[in-house]
Amino acid sequence: MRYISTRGAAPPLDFEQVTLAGLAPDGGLYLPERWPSFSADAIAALAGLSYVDTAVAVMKPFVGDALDEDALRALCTQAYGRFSHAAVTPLVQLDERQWLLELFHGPTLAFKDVALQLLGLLFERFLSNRDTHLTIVGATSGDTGSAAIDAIAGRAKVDIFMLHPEGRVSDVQRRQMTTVFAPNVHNIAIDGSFDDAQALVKAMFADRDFAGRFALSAVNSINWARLMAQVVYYFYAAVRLGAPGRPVAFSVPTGNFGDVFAGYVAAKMGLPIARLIVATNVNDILYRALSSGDYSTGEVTATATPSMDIQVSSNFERLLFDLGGRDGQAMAAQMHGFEATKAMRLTDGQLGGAAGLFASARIDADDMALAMRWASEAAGQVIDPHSAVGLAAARAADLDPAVPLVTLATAHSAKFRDAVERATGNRPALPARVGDLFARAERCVSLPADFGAVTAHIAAHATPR
Ligand SMILES: Cc1ncc(COP(=O)(O)O)c(C=O)c1O
Ligand SMILES: N[C@@H](CCOP(=O)(O)O)C(=O)O
Repeated sequence: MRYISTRGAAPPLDFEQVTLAGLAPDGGLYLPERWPSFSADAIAALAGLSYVDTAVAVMKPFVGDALDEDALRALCTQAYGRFSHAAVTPLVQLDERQWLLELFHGPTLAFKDVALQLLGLLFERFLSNRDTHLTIVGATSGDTGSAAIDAIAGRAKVDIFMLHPEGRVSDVQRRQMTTVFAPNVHNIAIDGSFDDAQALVKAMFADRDFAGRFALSAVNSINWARLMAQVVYYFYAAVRLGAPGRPVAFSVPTGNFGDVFAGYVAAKMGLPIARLIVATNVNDILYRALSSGDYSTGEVTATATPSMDIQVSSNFERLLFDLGGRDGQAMAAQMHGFEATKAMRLTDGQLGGAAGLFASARIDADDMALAMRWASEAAGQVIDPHSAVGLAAARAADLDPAVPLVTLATAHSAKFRDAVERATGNRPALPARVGDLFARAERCVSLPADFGAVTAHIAAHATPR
């Protein structure tokens, strides 16, 4: 399998290269040059398989000959062996047609672990035969950072520099990052928003001298391997609910559009997905884009769902590229226009193409709290605010009642204890597996959201390639 850039001007890469790469040198995002296709029989054959075996079957076409099947299985077994639930991503029934897909049983209590536990092992494996030292630069609104740090801490030949918006992540999220004292882990709190942090990371990749000198790599969902690993749980859940014989719909709390793009990939591979509901909070650029074609940024509002307080959704570019006929030149022009004006209109082809599969909903704080209370009172489930945004959108959706509707539960409620307590009156306890988080010392530097300041800090602490 070869990977091409959404902006058409970067050389194609194989799976190993794309895993180590990050952003393409033309500023685009990599994706497979064609979607693998699973027949109804191939999907039916996934019934009854373990999570690891499903992962191997679904990811094999993307990995190609970068790893043989036994090696891929060994990495998946190791990655998913760290999850606290035997099913890895269990389904929990809420009522006669609604389900939660619990994606938070990994070491840092959020769906990011599903991909990042595997990505950490892929980095280690691919670096073992190379004479290269990687410098990972990442931006986080809380969950990617903690999951990536857990996956990378202590590994050889790699440093990680993680930028988070100071004061805009929960206490648990911050401590999951800043209490890790492995020498290859570097936390930077920036004076700005997640969008500012993400823009700094993209600017570092765009600086070809800096990117080359430190062999920059990515753990954000700009890294294709992140999305590939997330495709697996759409198959795993849908097959358990009757696919390929019965279509299934998913509601996805969305920020950077990575998780829901993985659902789109599953649909392109042949999984019968009736609908993908893109659930946003009041930072609703994706809702506006999908409902009216208006992709224009505004001020970011801080909410009880900080991981979705995003305006510029990286992976939306992948969708627009695919829906727009995979024209790299046109995509580059559209994105350069957006980068200059912070606004763009989707083409009729992009908007019409999205309408076939996607629906969208904008969920405010009241609807989110209501969904959290409903889950607790009617279904006995304590859910986190992000999952509640997804559930509120699912409950409002106008869909065939015969279609099972799955909300992705993206984080454990204990990561957002204050918001859960405010909505439900109950303060979730921290699971034992996160240990003595509040007794540990923290290590983090604070910097302005300034390219020169951040790159100077990284250059002073990173190992050149
Ligand atoms: C808990 C949680 N829910 C939802 C999201 C949004 O996911 P995505 O950025 O893939 O759209 C995030 C952040 O990525 C998150 O951490
Ligand atoms: N909400 C995210 C933002 C970064 O998203 P990513 O999926 O591109 O890594 C977070 O938890 O940091």
